[in-house]
Amino acid sequence: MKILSAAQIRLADQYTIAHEPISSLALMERAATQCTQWLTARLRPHTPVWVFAGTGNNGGDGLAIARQLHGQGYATAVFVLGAAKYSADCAANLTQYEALGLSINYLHHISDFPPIPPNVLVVDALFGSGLNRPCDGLAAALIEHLNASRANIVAIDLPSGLFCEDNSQNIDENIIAAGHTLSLHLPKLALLLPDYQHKIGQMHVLPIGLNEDFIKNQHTDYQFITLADCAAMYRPRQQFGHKGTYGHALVVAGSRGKMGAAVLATRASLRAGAGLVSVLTAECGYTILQTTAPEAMTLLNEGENYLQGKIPELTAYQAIGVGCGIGTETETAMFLGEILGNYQRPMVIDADALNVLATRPDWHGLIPAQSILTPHPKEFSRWAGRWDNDTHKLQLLNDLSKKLQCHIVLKGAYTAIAHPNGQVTFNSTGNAGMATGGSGDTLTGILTALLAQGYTPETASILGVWLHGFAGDCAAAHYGQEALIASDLAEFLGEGFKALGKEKQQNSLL
Ligand SMILES: NC(=O)C1=CN([C@@H]2O[C@H](COP(=O)(O)OP(=O)(O)OC[C@H]3O[C@@H](n4cnc5c(N)ncnc54)[C@H](OP(=O)(O)O)[C@@H]3O)[C@@H](O)[C@H]2O)[C@@H](O)CC1
Ligand SMILES: Nc1ncnc2c1ncn2[C@@H]1O[C@H](COP(=O)(O)OP(=O)(O)O)[C@@H](O)[C@H]1O
Ligand SMILES: [K+]
Repeated sequence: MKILSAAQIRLADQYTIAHEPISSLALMERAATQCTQWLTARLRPHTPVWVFAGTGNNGGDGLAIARQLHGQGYATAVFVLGAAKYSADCAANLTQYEALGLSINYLHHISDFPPIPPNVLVVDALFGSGLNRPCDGLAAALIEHLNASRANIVAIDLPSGLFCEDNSQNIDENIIAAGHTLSLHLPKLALLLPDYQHKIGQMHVLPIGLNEDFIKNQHTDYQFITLADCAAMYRPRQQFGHKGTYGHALVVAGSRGKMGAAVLATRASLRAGAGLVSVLTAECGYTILQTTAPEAMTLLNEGENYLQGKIPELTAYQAIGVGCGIGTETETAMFLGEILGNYQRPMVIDADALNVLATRPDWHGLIPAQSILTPHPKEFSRWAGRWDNDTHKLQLLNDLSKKLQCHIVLKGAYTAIAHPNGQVTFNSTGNAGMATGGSGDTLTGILTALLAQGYTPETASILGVWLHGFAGDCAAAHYGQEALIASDLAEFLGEGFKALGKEKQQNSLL
């Protein structure tokens, strides 16, 4: 799914109106219907709904929602942030609302602001994608007034005051703090970035039927990865496939006290479909790995507590995943350097391997092009330094990806994957239950297995991140987010593959 800019969304709106039998007012009604349905599926029957509307089309959406809710028996009140001019569709919706004999409260001055009882649901329809400057004056005062209340706020399209893309110059207090944001048709870039998550709450994308052909032809550097996207990439097992068909993955992981990282990565590689999995770890891990992952082969290393010394022959492995729990001992760093110097295929580089490499820029040339690097934000900051805001961070992410010609997976909610061609893919799966030690090791195992199976590095990075998050969502549904532990993720990977298979089958012609 594409992530479009505010300008492109406006064009998609216009194109849809011009090329489909739908007026702009009817498109607004369709958007409002989606929002109303989302609200009524969750609202208690007696909850009053107070809609705060602006004078553009976002306000028009709000007025249509108020009318629809009123029609379904909800107690609604409408407050319009006063202005001299209205968009045509906003004005039409004002007229329709008033035609029902309902009154509208106009807010021209701070003294017009109503006290907000805590039991009302506030619908924020002040500004959406048409925001063209940071809020100030009366609008900022109203936003502050609403934020100071204890009422729940649902934002239509965007929390008012938040720009679709670049919020580096924005003012935190002048943005609505919503509990839920109903993004129309497509997610917006700013909704996927961490800086303003306290303003966005939970994001929900509601389809409103914008013209898909037009969207398909729009250029964007940003994608939001969905089940349908991943199903198109997924290659089901072949009937006559054998273990050689699905590649041999090598997991280089573990040290004394961190052998769990090797176990997690190895088990994830096995569950992610590699034909064969070998694990290279310190000697103290030999029995542990043979016991916890008997399907994998364990290679012996001369290091008792951590990896060191001579590296094995690497040509047999279609992919290597290195770094989970290896530590940063000098001997291990040298061992890592040897692996990098003797392996030319794309590999997966995580955790301590990233930490070692962050201090060794002279080795960056040894990283095979198209490799997948998987830093969490702290690890990324060791490479890229500090960033001032999300926009700056995305720039640093792109810069590193281009410089190394590698795929950089910046982990977190809506994990962002920067590709060397300048594209950035945001993940749609996963949950805060995955914020638990070892989740990242599991991802490394998955990515290594996908590379070993012959997926291109770009595809492996996207598919692997999506599968990891999907498994996390299944595990959270089963155990609850708090009780989720990293080893659950591998156990639920099969659900992800099954979902991909089902989706692929539904879209096939046979
Ligand atoms: N596919 C779609 O796109 C669909 C879009 N739809 C909806 O339309 C929304 C976009 O509508 P929109 O373009 O009318 O812009 P909107 O966000 O209402 O604001 C514009 C108004 O705000 C004003 N203004 C701006 N900044 C300001 C500030 N800081 N402080 C004060 N005023 C400020 C600006 O006035 P001016 O700049 O002239 O002063 C103008 O009057 C979109 O988010 C979605 O909800 C759906 O109905 C159907 C499908
Ligand atoms: N709030 C969240 N929402 C979605 N995914 C998350 C969230 N928190 C963590 N994750 C995922 O969990 C994994 C954590 O990785 P990492 O920090 O490397 O863990 P560890 O080093 O303990 O293995 C990442 O893939 C990340 O995207
Ligand atoms: K809004």
